[in-house]
Amino acid sequence: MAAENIGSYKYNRMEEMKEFDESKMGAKGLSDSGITSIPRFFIHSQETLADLKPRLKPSQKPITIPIIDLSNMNSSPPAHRAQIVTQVKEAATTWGFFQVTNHGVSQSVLDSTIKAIKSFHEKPHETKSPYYKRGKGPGIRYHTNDDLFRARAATWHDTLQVFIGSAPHIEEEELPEVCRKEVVEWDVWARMVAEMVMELLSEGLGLEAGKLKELTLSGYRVMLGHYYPWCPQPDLTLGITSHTDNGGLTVLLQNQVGGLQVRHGDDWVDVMPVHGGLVINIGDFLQIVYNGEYKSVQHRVLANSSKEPRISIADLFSPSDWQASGSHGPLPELVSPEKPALYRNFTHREVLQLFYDEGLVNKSLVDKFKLVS
Ligand SMILES: O=C(O)CCC(=O)C(=O)O
Ligand SMILES: [Fe+2]
Repeated sequence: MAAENIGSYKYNRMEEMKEFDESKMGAKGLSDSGITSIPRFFIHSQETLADLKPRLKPSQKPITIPIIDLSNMNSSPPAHRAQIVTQVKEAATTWGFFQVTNHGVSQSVLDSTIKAIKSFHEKPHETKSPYYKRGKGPGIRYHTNDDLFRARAATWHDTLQVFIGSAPHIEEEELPEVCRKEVVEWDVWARMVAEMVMELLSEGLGLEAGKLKELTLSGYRVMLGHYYPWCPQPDLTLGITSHTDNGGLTVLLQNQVGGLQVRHGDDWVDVMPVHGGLVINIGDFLQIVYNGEYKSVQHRVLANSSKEPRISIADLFSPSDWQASGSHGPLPELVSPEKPALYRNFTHREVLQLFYDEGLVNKSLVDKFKLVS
């Protein structure tokens, strides 16, 4: 009897998910349909849901990730740059996350990028559905949850993914017309910011500023244009489940609707949207390359309880030879008898195996390639 119940539940769940996926309506379509309760495959475990409650007592002062002002980074005396390097190092060591302001990207570029991604998601079904697909590798696609059929529960957001291979530019005409110009422009700006931050991170460890450029860490990029629609039951699901980013560096542009939270000790800390700010975080790959000096930290997004949609654009930067057969591991400059390598070398093939065979959920490269001492 119990087994039958479990069996029929599993069967229905899969059927329901398939039906939802095939409808290509996305989480936004569900939200717009006027439902008052979410489909059960979006409902997370009791354990996950219990962890959504804030642990900070109301009397405690809210804390947030460091905000680093990059103005006059190069025009002021070198001591000013050194100060910025110290702040970046401190933030990447203790938080793995920080926001940068006065990074050289104008407010109008930030605003038009957010607007363009919002417009794509708010286009009618006929415009979006040709892009609704799942798959691997380079390409452009839109869907709800990359790993819908593998995850324990779905999450309340839709994403427009643009994979940009090692090629110097995107196939522009493949992009949805509504955001084509902005996606291409944003790619250039985000890359500029990523390279600037990579220089600061390298300098923080006494490496040459260009060390990671040498590794062409921004040669393989993925842009994730997320849309978190209003959720009628935000206490039962999430926007994105807790994860670490597996690549090198992530540059995240968000609108003013919060929801991103970062793990800090035993707490989940809100990342308050800062006008004109960009969120930067260290991915697993960079933690390994920097031999554990900088941290790749768990983060998640709460389901959106406001009527205003949350828009975020995450650009994930990885090495251009990510696809090649080369082996990766801690930089030799950072390994010494006092600081032995914490991770073993690995190949791209091993990483692919992790993602596509075992699924992305709860898989961290850092744990996988850690050397036991
Ligand atoms: O929407 C956000 O703020 C976070 C997105 C994110 O964590 C990701 O795309 O990896
Ligand atoms: Fe992330």
